[in-house]
Amino acid sequence: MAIRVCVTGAAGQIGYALLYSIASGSVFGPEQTLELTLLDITPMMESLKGVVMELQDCALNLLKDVVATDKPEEAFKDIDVAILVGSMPRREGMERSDLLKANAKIFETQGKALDQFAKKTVKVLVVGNPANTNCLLAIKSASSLPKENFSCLTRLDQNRAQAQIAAKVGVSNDAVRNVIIWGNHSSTQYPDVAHANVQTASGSIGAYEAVKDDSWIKGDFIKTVQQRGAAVIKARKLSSAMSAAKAICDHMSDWWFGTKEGEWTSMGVWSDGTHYGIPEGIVYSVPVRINPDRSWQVVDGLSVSDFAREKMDISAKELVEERDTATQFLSA
Ligand SMILES: NC(=O)c1ccc[n+]([C@@H]2O[C@H](COP(=O)([O-])OP(=O)(O)OC[C@H]3O[C@@H](n4cnc5c(N)ncnc54)[C@H](O)[C@@H]3O)[C@@H](O)[C@H]2O)c1
Ligand SMILES: O=C(O)CC[C@H](O)C(=O)O
Repeated sequence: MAIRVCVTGAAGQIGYALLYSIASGSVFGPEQTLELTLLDITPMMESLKGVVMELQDCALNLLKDVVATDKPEEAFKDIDVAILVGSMPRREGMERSDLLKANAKIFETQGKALDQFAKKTVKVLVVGNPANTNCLLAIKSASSLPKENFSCLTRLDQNRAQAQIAAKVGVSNDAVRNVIIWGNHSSTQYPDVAHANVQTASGSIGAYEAVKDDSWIKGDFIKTVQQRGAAVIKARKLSSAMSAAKAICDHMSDWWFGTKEGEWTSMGVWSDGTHYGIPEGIVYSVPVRINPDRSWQVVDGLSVSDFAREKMDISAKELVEERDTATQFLSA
């Protein structure tokens, strides 16, 4: 049976880079038929029509239907998956609180519409920035949906970190496993390789041993990953889209099929206050194992050094502040 997948902000750059991969089977598998619902704002409907034409012109076998709409109730009707990309970008002169306010309205509305119209099993991935806090607002606005059905994207940060380590050691990207992203999808995130391993000619070894440059790991590596989004914007004058779309596919595909034996992945999830001293009630990126039935657990029991603790706490503090600002903007 076809699954229903909604992508919001579908007329934007990430949407354009993402839709072919979803519709051609790279995310939900080569046998899974699907119906796409594409949500964007009213002024983008003409442009979205062109995207629909292109999807049709791809002549894909798995894609059974495409609906383009500016109405959340239509876009979220009976959906199995929601990929929430659409959000208000930061404009010149906008304060951080203005951005949180504009997005609070969007994610409150969409959370409520998901609550009302989506399947109760819907899996929701929030991509639009500030992704963690937008995800939190969607969770808060969708009270009949389990909090575990929501996550936000930090897989792009994980992929960036993995690629940096692979390049430094001189191995292929898939030789690097179990990098962790802790915290916010922002420059306070903590990319952590203390538990990562690297497959080398002489077997699997820890990332620190493979890199042989602790000061690089604790300095330039962390900074590069934290600042990578900004570096792409500076160079392209647009934010990352190809790599963001690839990360969305990786995240969703792991959620759909489960993580591999012995591996974990990072995603921003609701914190219940019982893991690694992370405060309750924020959406914080942690390592998770995902089961074939699409449930997931936080990977517990990893050692946390003083160095890591400090960085994890900085990101938690930022998320608590974002939450406290953004929740003021929710309707009573
Ligand atoms: N979490 C991550 O790793 C990550 C990575 C890259 C980009 N992003 C974020 O993803 C978002 C989208 O990036 P982009 O480059 O595609 O931006 P874009 O501006 O090209 O596209 C965004 C689209 O969202 C639409 N939109 C705005 N408000 C909407 C609403 N209420 N409902 C539905 N659609 C709406 C816009 O009309 C536009 O078509 C941005 O917030 C960006 O910062 C996140
Ligand atoms: O706005 C930013 O600094 C980041 C944009 C995007 O989330 C990315 O990580 O590429």
